[in-house]
Amino acid sequence: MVACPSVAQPYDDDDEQQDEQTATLHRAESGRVRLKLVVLSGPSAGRSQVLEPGEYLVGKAPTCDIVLSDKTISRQHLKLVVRQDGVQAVDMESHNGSFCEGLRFSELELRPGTVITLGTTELKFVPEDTRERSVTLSSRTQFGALVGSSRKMREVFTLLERMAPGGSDVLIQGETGTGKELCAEALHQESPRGKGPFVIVDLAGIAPSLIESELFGHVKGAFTGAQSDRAGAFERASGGTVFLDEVGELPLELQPRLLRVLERRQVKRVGANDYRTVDMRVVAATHVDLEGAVKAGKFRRDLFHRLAVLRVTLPPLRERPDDIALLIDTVLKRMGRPPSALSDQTRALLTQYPWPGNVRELRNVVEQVVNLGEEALPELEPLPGESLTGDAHSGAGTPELDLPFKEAKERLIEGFERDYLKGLIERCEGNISRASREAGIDRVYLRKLLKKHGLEDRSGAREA
Ligand SMILES: Nc1ncnc2c1ncn2[C@@H]1O[C@H](COP(=O)(O)OP(=O)(O)OP(=O)(O)O)[C@@H](O)[C@H]1O
Repeated sequence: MVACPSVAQPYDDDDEQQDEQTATLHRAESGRVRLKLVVLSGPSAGRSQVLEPGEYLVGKAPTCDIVLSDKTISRQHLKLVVRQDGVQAVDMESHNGSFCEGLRFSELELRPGTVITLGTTELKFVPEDTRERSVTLSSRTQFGALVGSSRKMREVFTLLERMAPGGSDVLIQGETGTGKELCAEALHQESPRGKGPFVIVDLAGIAPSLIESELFGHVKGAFTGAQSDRAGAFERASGGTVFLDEVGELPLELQPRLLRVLERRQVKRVGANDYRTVDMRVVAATHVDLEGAVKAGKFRRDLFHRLAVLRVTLPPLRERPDDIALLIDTVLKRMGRPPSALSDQTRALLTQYPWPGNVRELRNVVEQVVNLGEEALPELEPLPGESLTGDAHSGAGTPELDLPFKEAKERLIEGFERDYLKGLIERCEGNISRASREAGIDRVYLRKLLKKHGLEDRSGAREA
């Protein structure tokens, strides 16, 4: 066996003479570090896999435990033997060999930091970050007007409790209808600024030409129609909070100005020469993946990082079905109706549905049923392939058990995507913007998916 040259050998305890005057140095037990495999280069770059004790076959055959789609790798190229005290890599007599630091090896003891090369793929073994990340659960089931008793919502409440008193800006992420606006309002109310103004700017709802003046204000005569000086949202929110809804819609050319507001708390009204200092907290929200928007060049990286210092993500309702009963009661209460206003049968149906439009959709359905009677309950078929237990449904969602795992999984996902998109596009009458909002996925990505499944033309999908 070869030891990888880059890696220091473990410290040898036996050589150390115990000296009474020397305090014992407690080192981490050698080899107890759990490793994670990260694919650094090659067609599968970016993938990672935590290595639990056991054996892993690595290769391009779909039956391998770690499948690498690299043509220069053998079908069964390498075996990883993961023990409590270390990881051993064994070459499976591969065609092109396995290498570490340019040396071909047949067996190699891996250490944290070791990089091995199989074909054109480089694999790095890094220590897994096993720090305890679990958030203590808040005991509350309500934060402002946001309610929830599920574990996921109580984790969110813990974060909100910590974030509210400070003055730092916050980014709220979540699919449409998950309560981002309620969350922003609650953060405001529970902060020392709670008595100040709460100014909402919905960036998706304002014509792009008006956003600049809405946010930063203008001076008289700055443009046609500017008949007097006007303070923008940041100035109007003095002593309070500005809620920037759909911040991902902020035009690229205005993004440096928002960055300046966040960093220096300064705004310049349109047509003015001087900056004014503003005193407000910014809470921004987005239903799109802003990191994706950064990669697509639509959102500035520096602005994203500045906004994302404090982040909270509201979980979709399908991930917390145990909140549905409480939410139904909350909606009924807000309508001035008792819990008995809905039958057990209807409640049971509402609890089974995955709610792609989240709490907003649930609220609408409850209001509809209470106002129009239970016969007005719309068809609430569980979405294909998306039951609350995560099991696949029949039809396109039935796994083909005779196929290799990877292939069966891919087919299942393809079927789910097709069924989901068909239903979504029908429900949104071909309106892509609405569909992207309802599904909580980026418009560009939605278009790509529709194209992939040949649904773009058939559905008559169109922009709003
Ligand atoms: N956890 C919750 N508790 C009580 N009501 C909620 C909750 N989440 C959402 N709602 C209700 O659902 C509706 C939608 O909420 P809200 O407007 O805050 O969602 P949003 O995430 O901002 O949606 P969008 O992205 O479409 O703007 C509102 O009527 C809100 O009162």
